[in-house]
Amino acid sequence: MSFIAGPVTVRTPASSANLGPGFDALGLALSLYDDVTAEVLSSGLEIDVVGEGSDGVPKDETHLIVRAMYAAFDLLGERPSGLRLSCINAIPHGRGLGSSAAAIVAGITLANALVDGDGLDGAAAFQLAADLEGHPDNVAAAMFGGLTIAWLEGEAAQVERLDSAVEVTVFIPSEAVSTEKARGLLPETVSHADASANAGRAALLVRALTGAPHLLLAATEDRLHQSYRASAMSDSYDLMSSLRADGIAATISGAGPTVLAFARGLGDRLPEGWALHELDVDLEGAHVVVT
Ligand SMILES: Nc1ncnc2c1ncn2[C@@H]1O[C@H](COP(=O)(O)OP(=O)(O)O)[C@@H](O)[C@H]1O
Ligand SMILES: N[C@@H](CCOP(=O)(O)O)C(=O)O
Repeated sequence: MSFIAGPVTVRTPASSANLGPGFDALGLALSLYDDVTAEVLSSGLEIDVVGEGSDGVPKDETHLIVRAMYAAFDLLGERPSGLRLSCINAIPHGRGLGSSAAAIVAGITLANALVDGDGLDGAAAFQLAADLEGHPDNVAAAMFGGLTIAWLEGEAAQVERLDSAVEVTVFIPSEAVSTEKARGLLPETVSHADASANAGRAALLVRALTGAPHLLLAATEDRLHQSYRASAMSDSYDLMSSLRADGIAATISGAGPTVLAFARGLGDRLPEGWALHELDVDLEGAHVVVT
């Protein structure tokens, strides 16, 4: 196997998973991006990070993008002799906006782009991303863009992708909550009543997000995860609840603590010290940037 020298740049969107009732299934790609450039070196590993996570992520082979690149190269049969990575990050870490999914998808997409010949096909790339992330919802949206419905057939990750044109505002707290911690707050079992309530709302949500926005408030009701996680993100839970009480469809984004609202013009609801972005749905997903 041989490699092209590069440099190659990949742009990957943020994503909001769950969207209320679609726990571990629904994902929405958002117009906030990380750009990662990679080139092959004769030896060594050089990593430069600007923006989000620049003072926190490791700059060695444990860097998440490098781990994803190596996992893809290993499936393809060979790693390059050396690598240089340059990351320009806009997706905040540990906020429920899919930064880890974006890093994994960027790494796999870069590895494919650096191979001189056939890389992993779409299904294999998605499976690897879902395996590395541990759940398929964010990686589906980051990889394919739009609104994604992901599920598992046994161990095999599957995805159906739809276009969506909803407008979104995200409210991002200054403090992170790791996805691992937020998943640890979930109960082992839930009641049949809660499960069936979520199934109905998740089905409705797919309709609401594809041309029936008047259904969004009802369709974003959740009973499976948000309330269990409230203790780790009480300000977020309160903001979501107050927006919903005012008729604005709002959810905890991913595992939190970001709050996502399907509306614009909400600057007056921004808590002090939080950041706000008004975003669109990204319809492209991760892609090589052609310069
Ligand atoms: N661009 C990146 N480069 C390297 N590591 C990253 C990147 N994005 C995320 N990570 C890793 O993933 C962690 C955040 O993942 P997670 O807790 O799942 O939160 P999020 O909701 O942002 O995905 C970071 O602390 C970091 O270790
Ligand atoms: N379904 C997952 C989604 C996690 O998304 P992230 O953006 O917080 O990584 C969950 O709710 O745990």
